Amino acid sequence: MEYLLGIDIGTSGTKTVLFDRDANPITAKTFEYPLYQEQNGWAEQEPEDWWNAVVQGVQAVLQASGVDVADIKGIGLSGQMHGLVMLDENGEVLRRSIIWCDQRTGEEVEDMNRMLGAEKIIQITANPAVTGFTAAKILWVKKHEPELYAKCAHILLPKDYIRYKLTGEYATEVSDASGMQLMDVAKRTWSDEILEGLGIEKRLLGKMYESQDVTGEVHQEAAALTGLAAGTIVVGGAGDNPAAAIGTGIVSQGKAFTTIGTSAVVYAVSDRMALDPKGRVHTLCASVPGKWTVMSCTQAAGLSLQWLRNHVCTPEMAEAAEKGVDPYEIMTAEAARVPIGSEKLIYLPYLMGERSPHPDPDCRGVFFGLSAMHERPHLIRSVMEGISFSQWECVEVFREMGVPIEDMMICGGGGRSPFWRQMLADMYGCSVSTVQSDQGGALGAAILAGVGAGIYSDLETACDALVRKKDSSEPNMAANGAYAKYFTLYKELYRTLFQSFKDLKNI
Ligand SMILES: Nc1ncnc2c1ncn2[C@@H]1O[C@H](COP(=O)(O)OP(=O)(O)O)[C@@H](O)[C@H]1O
Ligand SMILES: O=C(CO)[C@@H](O)[C@H](O)COP(=O)(O)O
Repeated sequence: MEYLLGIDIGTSGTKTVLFDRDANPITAKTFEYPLYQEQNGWAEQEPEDWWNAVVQGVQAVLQASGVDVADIKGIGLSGQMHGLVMLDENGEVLRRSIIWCDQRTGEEVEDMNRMLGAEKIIQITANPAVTGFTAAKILWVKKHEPELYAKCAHILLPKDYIRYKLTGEYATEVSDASGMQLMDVAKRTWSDEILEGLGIEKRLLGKMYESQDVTGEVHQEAAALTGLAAGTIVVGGAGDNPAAAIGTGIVSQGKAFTTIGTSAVVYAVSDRMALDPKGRVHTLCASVPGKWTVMSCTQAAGLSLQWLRNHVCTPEMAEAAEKGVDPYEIMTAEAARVPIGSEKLIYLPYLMGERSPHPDPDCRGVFFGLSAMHERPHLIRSVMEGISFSQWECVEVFREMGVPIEDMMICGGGGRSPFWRQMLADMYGCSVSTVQSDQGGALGAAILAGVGAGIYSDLETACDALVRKKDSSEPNMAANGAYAKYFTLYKELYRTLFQSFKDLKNI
């Protein structure tokens, strides 16, 4: 039997999944790690935590499955996008990674526009300068930690750091690297013009591959540590969203998915490179050769619900966890008891500033309309509705850009909830479907490994054969109308509060 390994370095934890060649998951293990938020709007993680979670995950999967490691034909990596990992000349980590949802780089975004011109940045990188992308983070370290920057010999993305630890190669691939804002996205290569304009040396960056290409082999030291066979191939893999796209079969135009993880993303594949000059959504290389993607990102989606779980629902959640019950199931059941609109309570999900459709590092979360009659279920439902309104607002941008969405799939932790899937179907006004495997990014990474290993001929054929729809939620247009009244107000609230968010920041 042949097997493939998918490793997904998420924000809350790393999931390692062993699949057989028919994409059936054999064993899956997740190991979690902390997020450090030393200042309001900052977010960092320890690259060594990711590596330890990978080592533990691989060891646990190999032990539980008992497979012969020689039968594992390839490894695919998927991971949280945009995070900055800096290594010295010996490959040692220089500082904690500044991750995707960090919002400290407002000034650096202005610097980028001054250094290169906003038009040129859009023309080459396919996106206006964004706080969340890696380029602004690099400039921040250069400005604020110059001694440390001087020691930097390698700049990598989170999953590419794991590649380095497994294979010793400094490499990346187009889907994740296009979220660094250092690429010519149309040509799928590093852009000399952007790098020179920003003063970032090309020698610091990894070698560029397509997602399905073989980038190296597991070396002896990593093999001894993990239990893998030395020589096992590691393919490019993909950012977690482009990898989830493969895992949910989103490989051709017209198909799209919504994922609700720590962040939430709406992601559509396109044959042409569609841009939004206002930067409300991102344009990146897809992990399918010759295709691009339009993708939105709500920074604090599942994170908002997690925040509510940790700080508002605490005693019940601890009790649930002790009984082995998923706390989110208790929360969503409570939310379902409240009518649409949460009895006039609207939540804006800007706990970590926002990217889509408002590229704004300074906005923050809001409960609007809070009344003494509201109870915890209202808070939970309004958080879920606010996150969903944000997805709906992004889908409106996709439609405005002429990006077709004929089929909407769903994945991520939030996608496990039938109640949440129905809410999204009602808002979008189209069906929202799950796929049989809920392994998203890990499955996509494993399929990419299968193409690299020659087990599958190409991604489209592999997805046609391996990815199957499971449950579909059909839209209820009466519910759509009821949500629409709140949605109009939800959209107005950002505009109304825009200046107040800036004033709050400046106190
Ligand atoms: N059963 C559930 N119902 C609703 N939401 C859930 C459920 N399980 C997880 N979630 C949400 O999904 C988030 C985690 O999603 P996941 O895709 O595992 O995260 P990541 O890839 O960002 O680490 C949680 O923060 C929570 O908000
Ligand atoms: O920044 C983005 C996409 O642009 C995020 O989607 C990250 O890629 C992290 O994702 P999750 O941990 O929420 O899956």
